[in-house]
Amino acid sequence: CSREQRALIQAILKAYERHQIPHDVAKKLLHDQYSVEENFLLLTEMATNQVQVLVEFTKNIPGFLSLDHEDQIALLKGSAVEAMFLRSAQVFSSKTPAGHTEVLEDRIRKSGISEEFIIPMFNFYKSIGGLHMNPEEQALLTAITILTPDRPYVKDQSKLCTLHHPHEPQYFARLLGRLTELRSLNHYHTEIISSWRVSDHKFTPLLCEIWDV
Ligand SMILES: Nc1ccc(C(=O)O[C@H]2C[C@H]3CC[C@@H]2C3)cc1
Repeated sequence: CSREQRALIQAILKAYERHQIPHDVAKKLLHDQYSVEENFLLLTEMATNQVQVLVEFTKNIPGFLSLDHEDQIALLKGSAVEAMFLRSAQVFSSKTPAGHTEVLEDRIRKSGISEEFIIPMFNFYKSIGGLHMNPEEQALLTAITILTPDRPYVKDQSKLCTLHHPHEPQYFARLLGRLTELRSLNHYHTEIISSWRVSDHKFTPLLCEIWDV
């Protein structure tokens, strides 16, 4: 791993660690009401916050802001769902304060999302947790997800990122394999969103903009 690659990884790690879920959202998880409606509102707040965190993280990925502006938007819109599922999977498998994970899981399960989407979602969370990624790997995998050039409407599909994993050459293939699993969640998410929209659930302007709803 060369000096400049190490510097790049450090820059991405710093950007990743700078933005965490604010405490007030985490606190609400534990103290707010527990109805399906309240759970949905909490998820809305969490998802809105996660998109804000995603935009801030992405802007701090070296080189991102020098990309064509339309491509920057295309990359963000194309990766927002995957980056959010990846981040929530990482939150689930990280050492969040005891009890938060169970409460969050329970609220997600009781927020109007149908069981057929809950199952693959939590399978993904478990499969990410099982990788025991360190913060550098989490940050890099998120950056790779965002910088994946084969998003719709991205113009210059040049290679955007390389990754090193010294002692386990097949590890990188495993990480990329998770990205394939992650992509399958896009479909479920579209279904989740439309079922909420059909039953007249309110979204925030940011979520409407990032998902064209
Ligand atoms: N009004 C909305 C509320 C939540 C979401 C969302 O994507 O929630 C994410 C959090 C976890 C549960 C579904 C996904 C993963 C979208 C619109």
